[in-house]
Amino acid sequence: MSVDNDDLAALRQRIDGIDDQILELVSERARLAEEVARAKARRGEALKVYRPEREAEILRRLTEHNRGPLTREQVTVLFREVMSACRALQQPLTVAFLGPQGTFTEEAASKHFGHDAGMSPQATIGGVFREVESGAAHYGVVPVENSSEGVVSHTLDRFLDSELAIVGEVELRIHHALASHAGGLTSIDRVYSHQQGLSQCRAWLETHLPQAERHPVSSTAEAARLAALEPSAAAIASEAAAERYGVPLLQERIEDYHGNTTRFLVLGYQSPPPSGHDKTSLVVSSANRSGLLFQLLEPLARNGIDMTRIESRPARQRGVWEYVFFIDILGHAEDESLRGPLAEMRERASLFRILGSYPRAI
Ligand SMILES: C=C(O[C@@H]1C=C(C(=O)O)C=C[C@H]1O)C(=O)O
Repeated sequence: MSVDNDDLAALRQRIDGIDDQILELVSERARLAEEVARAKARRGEALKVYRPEREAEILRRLTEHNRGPLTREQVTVLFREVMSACRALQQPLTVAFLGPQGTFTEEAASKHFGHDAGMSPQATIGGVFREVESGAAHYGVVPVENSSEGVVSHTLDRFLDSELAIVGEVELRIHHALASHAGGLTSIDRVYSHQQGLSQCRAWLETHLPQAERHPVSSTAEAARLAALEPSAAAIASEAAAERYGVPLLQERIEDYHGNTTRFLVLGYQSPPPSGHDKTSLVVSSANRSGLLFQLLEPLARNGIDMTRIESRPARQRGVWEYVFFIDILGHAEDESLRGPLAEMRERASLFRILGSYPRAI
């Protein structure tokens, strides 16, 4: 054996030793998680196996302690999977998501809950809400806004007649690929995608596929499924969806904006306590008079509360030209700094509901 091979063998032996130690430690961690489950059951908290604030706290601490060479993202992925496995020992969770399999929402759900959660694809956003409302799923994941295309209004509207709370948020970088059996761009006569996918690649399509018809369909995964059946069609979808349906990639990363990110909400029946880095989502409305919005928001401005988003939507059942406002602010509703301003807002509003306080996306 050469000297090089000796070196390699010695290094691999050390890696084997470390893997044995990691296994030992991970097993010990899993046994402790089982003990936590028993402690929760004794305190009557058996239903709250998943604790978003605790998981967020663990991930924040570990990413702060991380000295490399692994990146923050890699450390987060590793430990999310460790926690996913530990959680599944306590109770297997079912997570409904906007399907079918291969959607970006599935990717977001797996990113958040890890691969040891049972994933239940639903055909519509309403279907995800219904699965959680009926108890068929413990949690749900739906898209709520995209950095270049704005709000997913159906998700916001659905909160107006649901008791569900927001228990978490997930941010996912969205990379779109063009997939087709056509062999080249010039043979493509139609492009399938979700409306959001078509919009997020609008400039690219105008430059590279001006001749092709755009066909919005129910999801990017459905687009990949259709493109698998029609040789002159293409799909704008994730690489994972293209692979799942066996459609070759013609071009990767065709999104118009480099930082293209979608934010998803985790739905459930739970109010996570403060984690230290939280966000609160509200829906508010008031009689339609001048200065309405200013009056509703004034307590936030006066107290220096950061507002990260505001959307207005028609109030529907409340009357024509009446609006409700969906507002996200930094902090937890139980934080001392938020209690006063929120109470003032509540007094000024005819509709005031906290949709949830939850750990900010990691
Ligand atoms: C172990 C617990 O239960 C779950 C699993 C966690 C983990 O593996 O660290 C953390 C939070 C919970 O989602 C806990 O609540 O501490």
